Amino acid sequence: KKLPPELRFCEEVLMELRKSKHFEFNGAFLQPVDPVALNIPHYHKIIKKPMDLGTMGSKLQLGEYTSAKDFERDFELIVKNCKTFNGEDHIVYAQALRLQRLFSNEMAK
Ligand SMILES: Cc1ccc(Nc2c(-c3ccc(O)cc3)nc3c(C)cccn23)cc1
Repeated sequence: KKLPPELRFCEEVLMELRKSKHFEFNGAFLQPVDPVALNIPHYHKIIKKPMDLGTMGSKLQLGEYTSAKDFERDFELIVKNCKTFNGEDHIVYAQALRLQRLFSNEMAK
């Protein structure tokens, strides 16, 4: 199913964020946080609305976003969850901030 232009642009932004050339800071956000793998069984007690770049890609393809704003809200959720769970001093939150800067730059193109 063809996406409207606004969401096709979002698809391009997502493709860029997921590129392996950004491996230094996108790795933790490519797929849903795995509480078992990371040994953080309490994760879903703290984070009620998990989000990740993979899920955003699926939602895009399934037509679950109605606008770029909708898409942006889910990205902000990734960063907010990361800050809430990891805290501001954690290296993974620093990675989230680098991802957010890349996101903002790509969305502004
Ligand atoms: C004991 C402990 C403490 C912190 C973490 N954070 C963390 C997260 C994470 C990302 C987003 C998010 O909303 C929550 C957590 N992803 C990782 C990865 C990929 C490697 C190492 C740590 N990571 C893991 C285990």
